[in-house]
Amino acid sequence: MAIIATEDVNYYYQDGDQRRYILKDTSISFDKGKFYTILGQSGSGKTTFLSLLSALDAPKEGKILYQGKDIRNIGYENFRRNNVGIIFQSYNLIPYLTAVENVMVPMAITENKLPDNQKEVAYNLLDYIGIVKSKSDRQVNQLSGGEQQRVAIARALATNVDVILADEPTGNLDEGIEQEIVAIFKKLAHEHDKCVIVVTHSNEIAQQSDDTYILRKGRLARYE
Ligand SMILES: Nc1ncnc2c1ncn2[C@@H]1O[C@H](COP(=O)(O)OP(=O)(O)OP(=O)(O)O)[C@@H](O)[C@H]1O
Repeated sequence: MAIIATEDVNYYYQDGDQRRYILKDTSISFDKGKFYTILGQSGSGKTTFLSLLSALDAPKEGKILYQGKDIRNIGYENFRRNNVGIIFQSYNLIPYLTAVENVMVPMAITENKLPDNQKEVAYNLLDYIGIVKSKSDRQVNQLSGGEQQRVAIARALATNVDVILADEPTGNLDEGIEQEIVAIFKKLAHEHDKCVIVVTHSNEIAQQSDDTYILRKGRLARYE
C-alpha cells in the first residue's frame, strides 16, 4: 500500500467570483523507498500541493491518505507531529538555538516512541547528514546555507517519520552543494526506505529521481 496518496483531490483559490484551480481530480500514490520530484512552472501550484500533503492546508474536495487513512481522521496536527518531516527552501530553523537543539525541537513535540538518549540521537543524525560535532554545537545562524539545510534535513528525520517533503530545498544553494543534498535524498529513499517528495524547478534534480510528476494547469501528470 502507498504510504501517502491523494484521492480525487481538488484545490482552488477564489479569485473574485472565479475559482482558480490549482489541482483537479488528482489521485497519485507515493511509496516508501522512492525519491519523487514534482516539477512545474512558477505559480503552477507546487507549494500548494506540498502544503496539502503536509497537512498545512486541506483539499477543497477529496482526501489525503496516509497508510490508507484519511489524514482528517488522524488529525492534521497529529499527522504533522508524528508522520511527516518538512524541509523548506529558507530552512526555517530557530536562529538562536544550536544545530543540535534545532534537531531536538520536534523530538519534544512528537508522540512517536523515541530512544531516551535524544541528544545523542540528534548528534548522530547530524553527523550522518555531514555536520560534525563542533558545528552541531554552533548557533545555526553561524552556519553556511548548505550546512543549515543539512540541519533542516536532520530535523525532518528526528521523529523517525516515513515521509519527507521538501520545497525547493536547494533553491538557495550553489550547484556543488545542491548535488550533495540530492545525494542525501537518494540515500534516505534507497537505503533508509523513506518516501522522499521534492518540489523543484530543476530538470537536473528531476532526472536523478525515481519518478517525476509535472504540474500544469491543475493537472499533475507523470513526466517521462
Ligand atoms: N493564499 C492564496 N490566495 C490566493 N492565491 C494564492 C494563494 N497562495 C498562492 N496563490 C496563488 O496560487 C498559485 C500557486 O501558488 P504556489 O505557491 O503553490 O505555486 P508554486 O508552483 O509553488 O510557485 P513557485 O515555484 O513560484 O514557488 C499562484 O498563482 C499563487 O499566486
